[in-house]
Amino acid sequence: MSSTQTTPPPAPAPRSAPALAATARGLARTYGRGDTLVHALRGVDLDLPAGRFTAIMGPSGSGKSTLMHCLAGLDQPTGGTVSVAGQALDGLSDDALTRFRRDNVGFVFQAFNLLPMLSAEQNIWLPTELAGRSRTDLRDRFERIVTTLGIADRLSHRPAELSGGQQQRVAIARALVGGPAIVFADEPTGNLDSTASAEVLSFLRGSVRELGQTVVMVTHELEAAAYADDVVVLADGRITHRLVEPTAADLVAALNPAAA
Ligand SMILES: Nc1ncnc2c1ncn2[C@@H]1O[C@H](COP(=O)(O)OP(=O)(O)OP(=O)(O)O)[C@@H](O)[C@H]1O
Repeated sequence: MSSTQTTPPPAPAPRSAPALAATARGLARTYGRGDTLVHALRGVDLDLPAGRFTAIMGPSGSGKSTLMHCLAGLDQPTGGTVSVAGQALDGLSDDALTRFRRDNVGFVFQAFNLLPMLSAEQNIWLPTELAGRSRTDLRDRFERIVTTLGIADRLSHRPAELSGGQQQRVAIARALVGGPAIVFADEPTGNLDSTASAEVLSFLRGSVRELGQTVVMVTHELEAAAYADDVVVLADGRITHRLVEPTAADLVAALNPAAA
């Protein structure tokens, strides 16, 4: 008599929630008072998963910059909480907040914000130098980033000797070199032509795919948002849509609800 041994089916693997790079709960920000009171954010709840490229979109005045500035610890919310890399930002002193940003957050701005008297390489190292980190530990990452960004042969140039696209690539290298928990990019392609924009957006997306970076980008442009994994749409200080890997049609419908 033969006996058949049956193996019990494997237990389902526990499903762990994705790690969060940043969260906001009940986030509110008003400006002014009385007749001039503006509700820039009216109670925003948001989870930004780590290792994703998220775009924040919405009409002018909808609160995109305010949301990014509150998430990045650059602006003080008037209500609610923000946590970045597991650290609650409310209650941190200005000094502690500055240190926290220096150690955990990278920034890419529309206007590049490079220091004109420093070379590209000096600009890239500046934030990690201010944070007192050793170049030796970061050298491999630095080499990989400047090679990927195609600026390895431009490192001794000053910003004025570089094109807009090259300056933005230097700014991206500066944001990435310390391996921050999150990179905030505020209209990073606003000053670039379409070719340079496509390059910059590809590099930002590549940093997510290849370096596991978390990137959050404010943009007006559908073409730019198409590079993101997720899109958050704001209107009048509230989130109206959270789209995961949206199609172009999903995005257009979310941005123009009346036309959907
Ligand atoms: N420092 C400030 N003082 C007063 N009002 C402000 C301030 N900053 C923003 N606001 C107001 O808050 C609202 C949201 O502004 P915010 O800049 O966040 O919008 P946005 O979506 O980024 O706009 P845009 O796309 O035009 O940059 C607007 O009504 C704006 O006028």
